[in-house]
Amino acid sequence: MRIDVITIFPEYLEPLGVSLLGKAQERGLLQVHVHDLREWTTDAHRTVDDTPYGGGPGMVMKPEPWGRALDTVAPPDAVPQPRLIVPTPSGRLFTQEVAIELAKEPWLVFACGRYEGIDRRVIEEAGTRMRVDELSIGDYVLAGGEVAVLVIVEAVGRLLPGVLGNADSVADDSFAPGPMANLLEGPVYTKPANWRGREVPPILLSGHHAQIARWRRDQALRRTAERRPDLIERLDPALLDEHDRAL
Ligand SMILES: Nc1cc(-c2ccc3cc[nH]c3c2)n[nH]1
Repeated sequence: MRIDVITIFPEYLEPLGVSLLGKAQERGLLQVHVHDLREWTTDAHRTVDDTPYGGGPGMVMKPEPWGRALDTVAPPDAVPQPRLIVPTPSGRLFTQEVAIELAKEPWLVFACGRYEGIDRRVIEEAGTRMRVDELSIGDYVLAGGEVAVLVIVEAVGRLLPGVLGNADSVADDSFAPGPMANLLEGPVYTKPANWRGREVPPILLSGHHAQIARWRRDQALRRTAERRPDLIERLDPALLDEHDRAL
């Protein structure tokens, strides 16, 4: 997968070169190219923003630099065209399902807004030649799109074949299809068996793998019911057995 990110704060995206995603890049599983939007400004002050038409607080990102940047990063004659992802508080909610969908794409371009956002005509014009997804990572307001890009790229990148080692299979994700689908992760433990007088649940030391799997599912169901009852509503009843329903 190729990823291009256009931003006025390229340094914000340096974490994409660290750890899991950094190694994925070294292994050629992922190519990440970060571009400074100011490269496409034409004035001495490298201006990317201006006052909003209609008045109001703050500034809006000018369309011209964005137009030139997108023409360079995603040339109109490129085949295939990339998918353009624009983080915004008013976008479609980014979920694991969306991450799985994006992980199938060969080329993603991210547009990081700042200030009050990007002039609407940039998104409209880009939409005439590529698929544009405006995505929210949650109902809170950030100061720009860069952190959202870090979240989206990490969630998508870890799904790419070969990125996670076998030991960390995505198949065990709490939102992956299967018996733990749409359940929150339950508690996890490692050595020592007794830490500051706190014992690891004995079932986990029993070696009874079927009982351990049952216990883990019970823990996940209980935690989900306590913390995210909305996810319980969405569970496929066919996946719940009488033991589950008795919890
Ligand atoms: N989920 C979420 C996205 C954002 C976001 C995304 C882009 C910009 C540009 C200026 N402020 C922004 C905020 N906040 N919260």
